[in-house]
Amino acid sequence: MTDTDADAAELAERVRDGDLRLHELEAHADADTAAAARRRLLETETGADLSTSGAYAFDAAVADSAIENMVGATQVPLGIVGPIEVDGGAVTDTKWLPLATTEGALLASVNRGVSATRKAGGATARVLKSKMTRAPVFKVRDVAEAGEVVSWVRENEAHLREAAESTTSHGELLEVTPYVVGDNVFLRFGYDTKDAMGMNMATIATQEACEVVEAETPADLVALSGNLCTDKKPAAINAVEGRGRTVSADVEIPREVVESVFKTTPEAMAEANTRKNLVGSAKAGSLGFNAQAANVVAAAFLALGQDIAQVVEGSNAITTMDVRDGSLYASVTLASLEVGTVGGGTKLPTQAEALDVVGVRGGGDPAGSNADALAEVIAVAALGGELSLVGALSASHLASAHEELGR
Ligand SMILES: CC(C)(COP(=O)([O-])OP(=O)([O-])OC[C@H]1O[C@@H](n2cnc3c(N)ncnc32)[C@H](O)[C@@H]1OP(=O)([O-])[O-])[C@@H](O)C(=O)NCCC(=O)NCCSC(=O)C[C@@](C)(O)CC(=O)[O-]
Ligand SMILES: NC(=O)C1=CN([C@@H]2O[C@H](COP(=O)(O)OP(=O)(O)OC[C@H]3O[C@@H](n4cnc5c(N)ncnc54)[C@H](OP(=O)(O)O)[C@@H]3O)[C@@H](O)[C@H]2O)C=CC1
Repeated sequence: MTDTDADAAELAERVRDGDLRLHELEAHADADTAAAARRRLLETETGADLSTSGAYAFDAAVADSAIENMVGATQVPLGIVGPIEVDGGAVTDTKWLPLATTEGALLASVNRGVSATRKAGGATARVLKSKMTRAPVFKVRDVAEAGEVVSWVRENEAHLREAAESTTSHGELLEVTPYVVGDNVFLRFGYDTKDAMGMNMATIATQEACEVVEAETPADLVALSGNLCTDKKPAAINAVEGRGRTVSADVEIPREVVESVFKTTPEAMAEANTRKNLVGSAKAGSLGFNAQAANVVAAAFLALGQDIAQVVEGSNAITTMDVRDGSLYASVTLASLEVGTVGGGTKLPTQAEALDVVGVRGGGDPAGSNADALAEVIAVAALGGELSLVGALSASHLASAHEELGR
């Protein structure tokens, strides 16, 4: 038995005896030993073998700000799509995009779509808006008082900006939009968070601004997040107003490329897109008017250290396809793609390596340009996924593809 094993065994024993709590082991040992102790305990309690979960390749201490009660690491297969040709606002060269998933056929699909955009001379992508939001809810006496608070906020945005920006050297408060529902006042704060996804930054800054609102108006803060933000829930406000990056990508693919890569025609793909992604989604009451944007966003978020729960709004996308002079025009617009290249999970080792593959790890020059570039690359990959799946549906290849690659 190694010293680490002995220490882990002793820690596990002390937890079992009620001498230590499971979540405070890092105060008594290094992070790897603490995780080993939890695995021991869990293996005894459940009979599960955690040897693979415990075979991770980084120092557990680097995950300290990413997880509590750590026992190991979940290993998800990582693949690559590309090269991706992007004419971007922030991207200036050819890119590769790492994707992590357990869905067979997904990377093949995205890779096929990306290869078609490459054969068409590349896709164009632009970040159209960048704004992370936090919307606290305040309680007031009645609608008259709500009106007073709204007027005060409109006249004192500079005061709120000063308070909010005192907590960050990168964040900038862009706007505060009030919404009133009876005796509830919501203030939707929108920030330019540069290369950070920005949820911690926006939350900390908004707390400071709320203290000013409470000091200067009759409003009482009830909750720092009042759900009008809206974080990690499907919401029309994100689809309409945007959240994080609003990013769009498009391409015009010559008929012969459509026919050789997708084994179908521009007309069949445009029709399938209209009937499926537009009419079908409308009939379903869907917020997503796309085929599989969530697949690309989730796989990119996992690989690149993004907050995976934000796939909810990250996949809020509309896909269009038309025939133009015999070619296929296709676009995808992601209304609320929340991405960062600093902070959060981006500092974990495998995720940082993946960001290096895209060439966007850390702060950009100018600040914000790395996160813009990441958003543009993900948008072009999402466009690839849309093209490939709509192509496969048009050619009746979806079921056979998954029989072959996904089982
Ligand atoms: C599977 C394919 C791509 C085959 O498509 P194919 O046309 O038979 O492939 P191919 O062998 O002719 O190769 C064409 C290109 O595809 C790529 N490619 C091809 N194979 C690979 C591979 N193994 N690994 C990496 N890349 C691959 C590669 O770029 C290749 O070009 P090359 O490099 O050879 O010049 C196609 O049938 C396809 O895309 N099908 C659609 C599958 C799909 O999109 N699945 C996504 C998940 S579906 C889902 O989760 C959501 C859903 C469906 O429920 C949503 C909804 O309701 O719509
Ligand atoms: N608090 C909450 O309510 C929620 C938190 N989260 C979590 O928040 C985390 C992400 O928050 P986020 O604020 O992005 O990250 P961090 O909290 O990790 O903060 C990132 C910090 O990096 C600094 N920074 C350095 N260089 C740059 C640059 N070029 N551009 C921008 N900032 C830079 C900034 O410091 P400075 O501000 O001093 O300039 C910024 O505040 C994730 O872990 C996510 O899971 C998710 C949802 C809700």
